[in-house]
Amino acid sequence: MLFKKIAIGGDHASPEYKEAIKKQLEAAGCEVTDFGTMTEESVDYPDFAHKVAKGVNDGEFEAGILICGSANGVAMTANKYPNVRAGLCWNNEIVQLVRQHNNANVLCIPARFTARQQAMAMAETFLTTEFEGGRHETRVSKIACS
Ligand SMILES: O=C(CO)[C@H](O)[C@H](O)[C@H](O)COP(=O)(O)O
Repeated sequence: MLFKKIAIGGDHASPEYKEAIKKQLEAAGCEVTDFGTMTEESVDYPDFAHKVAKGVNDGEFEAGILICGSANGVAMTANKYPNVRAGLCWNNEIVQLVRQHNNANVLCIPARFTARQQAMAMAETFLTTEFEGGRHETRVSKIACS
């Protein structure tokens, strides 16, 4: 794994996927901090997305994984942080590209549109794919609003 200290979180659509991904990453030697939610009781996704995104933004974690129904809400929330590049991905090829070309440090997974095994594969891909740099570095440097 390129990243070892991981933050994970999501809303009521996420517990099953979070638990599976957490076990998978811990077995691979990662340190995973789960910011919840832990049950399927309805909650508000920003409350959990902020915790993960702030931790990545502030350098407490090397990467984050956020999960909600469509992943749009957690992605919108996470991308409010200047040091976060959160990508909404629904297959492995897009995960590879969000790392290779966008140097994403937060992966957003749509739990209601992705099978659990696929989500686990995406998490693995996210944490093992290098950023390509070069022309992509120039582009990533322009993302921030002046
Ligand atoms: O997808 C989401 C936000 O982008 C959330 O996970 C919710 O599932 C979505 O907002 C629907 O809300 P509900 O209370 O789960 O019906």
